Amino acid sequence: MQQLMLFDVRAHLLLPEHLMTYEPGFFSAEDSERYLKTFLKTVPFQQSKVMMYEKEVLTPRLSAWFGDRPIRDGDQRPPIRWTPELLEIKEKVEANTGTTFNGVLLNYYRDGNDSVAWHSDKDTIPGLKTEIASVSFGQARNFDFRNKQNHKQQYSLELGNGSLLLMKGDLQKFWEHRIAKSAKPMKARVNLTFRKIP
Ligand SMILES: O=C(O)CCC(=O)C(=O)O
Ligand SMILES: [Fe+2]
Repeated sequence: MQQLMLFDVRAHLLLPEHLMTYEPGFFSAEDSERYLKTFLKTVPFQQSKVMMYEKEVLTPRLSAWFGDRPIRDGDQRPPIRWTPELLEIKEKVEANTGTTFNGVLLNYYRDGNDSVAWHSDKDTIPGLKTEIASVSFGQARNFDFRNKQNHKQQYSLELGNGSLLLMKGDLQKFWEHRIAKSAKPMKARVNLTFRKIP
């Protein structure tokens, strides 16, 4: 598998800026640790079931959806009410990105065995470019993305503790992303994706 890191000679990350921007250390190490601890203690994380090859399987991670409405039509889980911490984070992310969000999906990866398979995020408002802000706390994990038309065009970006990644433009349309399992020992990570549900 071809896996390219997007670094230039000055060790700066090279990202297609019209598709994503990355800010490491957007939250301080202190704040990040406080948020991670709070979420692990208080969020009612659940392992949801999805249909795969006509079988019901448990997703290899835990998740919880907070916001003003269900994440998608027909989703059985009622949205959980915003907490003070999530509102605090949302405000900071909105000020930085100039975008407003009405929901946030929390994914909890307990260790290197937890993952999310190749997918693109489908909560697109027709005719509008999807903007999703992704905040990570805890264990750094590789975020892989690949071109839907050409899977050899694949890149990887490490999402560190307290980082902010803004996914935008045609990223969801033409690219898929995943968090792969890892054979290395991995501690807990909680990722927040702020979304705008139509
Ligand atoms: O954990 C991550 O960084 C990505 C999560 C993700 O892709 C999703 O929730 O749709
Ligand atoms: Fe996603």
